[in-house]
Amino acid sequence: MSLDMYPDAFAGQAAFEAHGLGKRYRRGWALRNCSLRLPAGRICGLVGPNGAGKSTLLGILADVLEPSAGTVRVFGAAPGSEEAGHRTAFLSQDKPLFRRFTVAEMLRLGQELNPQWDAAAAESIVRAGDIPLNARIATLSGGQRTRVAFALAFGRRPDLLLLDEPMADLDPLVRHELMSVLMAEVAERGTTVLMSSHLLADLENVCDYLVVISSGGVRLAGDVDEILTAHTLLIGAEANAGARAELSRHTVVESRVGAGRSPRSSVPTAPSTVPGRLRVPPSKRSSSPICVRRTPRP
Ligand SMILES: Nc1ncnc2c1ncn2[C@@H]1O[C@H](COP(=O)(O)OP(=O)(O)OP(=O)(O)O)[C@@H](O)[C@H]1O
Repeated sequence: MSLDMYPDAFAGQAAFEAHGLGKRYRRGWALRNCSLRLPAGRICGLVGPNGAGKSTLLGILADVLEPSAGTVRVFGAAPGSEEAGHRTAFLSQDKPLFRRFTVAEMLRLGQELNPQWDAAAAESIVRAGDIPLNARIATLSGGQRTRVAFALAFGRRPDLLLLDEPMADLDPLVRHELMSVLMAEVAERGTTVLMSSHLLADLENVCDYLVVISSGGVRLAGDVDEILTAHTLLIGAEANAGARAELSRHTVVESRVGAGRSPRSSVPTAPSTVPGRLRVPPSKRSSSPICVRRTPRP
């Protein structure tokens, strides 16, 4: 899905723009000096290892967390403003729902709190999972609760949908179904989606934009096609001098070593976020997966 499909609605617009954004907890910085712009209308995967700062970034955009440094604008407005609040929906990892409410009561609450509520969209997501509307939230399985939380986020008809690990507790069929709902929503309304996930296969199929963060910093951000063209994943045995010399002409984004070996590099981004694989001849193999930014052609 690309911005080209919505030339009039979103041309040139940023869904959000962050400059020098930082969040400091007592133990230290969770997010630091983060500058990032997500064009409107994109489905963006947010990836990185545990503790990288993904939830922190999403929380700041959703106005659940206060940044300690820098600035951020959501569709040009401060995250805490009425304008940004109306246009943003956030599905957090803990999927906060009222346990004593029935599903119908949760949906009614969504309707009362949101002027642009789409009852039909929300109910259809719940019904597709065969969840009785009179069931209490406390009696639902984890996956069923996720579905209800999804319905509440969709029912708001947001322009920016922030999803923190939305698929983690769903079975593959339900993941596929909700991804299809997501894609249909984006196709119909041009909704911008920022979605953190460790399920890279899910992201690979739907995202057209990618942000990789680790240790609180943005390592890589951009159009998936451009990233794939500019990067290669090498996997092989120990590198010899010739291979190392060849690699030195490129920027190594990350390298990892198999069990029992000491790491050659400690930049902890996920290599499979850059899935272009290159087979290297045995003489040039390295001991670790290496993600390489190709040297630009002259
Ligand atoms: N409320 C908090 N108080 C103190 N430290 C926190 C708090 N929330 C997060 N952190 C720390 O901030 C860092 C980033 O956490 P965050 O939850 O943003 O990472 P994440 O990329 O979402 O991780 P995961 O993939 O495990 O969900 C971590 O080191 C975490 O321990």
